[in-house]
Amino acid sequence: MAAMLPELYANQVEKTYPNGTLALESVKLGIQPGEFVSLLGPSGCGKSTLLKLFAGLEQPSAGHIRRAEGRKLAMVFQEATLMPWARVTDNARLPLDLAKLDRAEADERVARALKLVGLEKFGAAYPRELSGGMQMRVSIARALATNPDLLLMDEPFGALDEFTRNKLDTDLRNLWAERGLTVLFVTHSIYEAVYLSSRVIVMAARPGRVIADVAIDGPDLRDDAFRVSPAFMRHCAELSSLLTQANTEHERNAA
Ligand SMILES: Nc1ncnc2c1ncn2[C@@H]1O[C@H](COP(=O)(O)OP(=O)(O)OP(=O)(O)O)[C@@H](O)[C@H]1O
Repeated sequence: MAAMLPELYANQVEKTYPNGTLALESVKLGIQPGEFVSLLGPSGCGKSTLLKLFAGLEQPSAGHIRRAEGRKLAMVFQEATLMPWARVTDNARLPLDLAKLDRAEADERVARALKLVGLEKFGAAYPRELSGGMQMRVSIARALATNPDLLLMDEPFGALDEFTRNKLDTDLRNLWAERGLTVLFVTHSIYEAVYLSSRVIVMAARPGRVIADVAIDGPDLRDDAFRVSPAFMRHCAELSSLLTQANTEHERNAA
């Protein structure tokens, strides 16, 4: 059988911003179709920068970024970025309107996407009538309505309370399992990374770089039982120790 081409690929990628900040150094990473991969690391280690490079929103200063051809990408940001004056359905239909998709087909896709995120009864609501978690769901529905193969998510649940975040993590994980999506997810929460991912890429700061690539041993369908399982605890301890080690080394070198 031929080897699968990676969905996303970074080779010796470096990113220096115009003000001279070296945000990423020597990043080499391949992500296969259907994987759920998290980028985990402290603030400033270049997680968002790497996501933006994969999305084509930034260009590398050195090295190469490659995305598999013919695959559709959607991005979800930390803020829900909804239009406050527009109803939920109109918000979720925006990218389809911009792409001038036939209205009947667009409405059908939006209805399906809202159902997938559990908001089928809220199509006529305005964003201000929804909780923060529900607004994030609209943002995810807006991305799903474009029928993406690849979802890039930049700390989408970072601003939510822990209970809502756990619930959305579970829903996202189930959605991924049902839809066969490839997901690249940015977080600085060890628990969230372990719960969601098939693989966690651990990053360190100054300069931003990849320090470990950890496969997560867990069931396909995950629920709260996984959060208290020995495998979950073991992975959390392992990732925590990798992050501490990287920061201690940095402090020692800086001293
Ligand atoms: N547009 C920019 N211009 C200059 N420096 C930038 C720019 N964007 C990011 N940086 C710097 O690059 C480094 C990496 O930033 P990035 O936002 O990718 O990190 P992050 O790991 O996503 O952080 P956080 O978790 O806080 O969002 C930081 O030092 C940041 O200050």
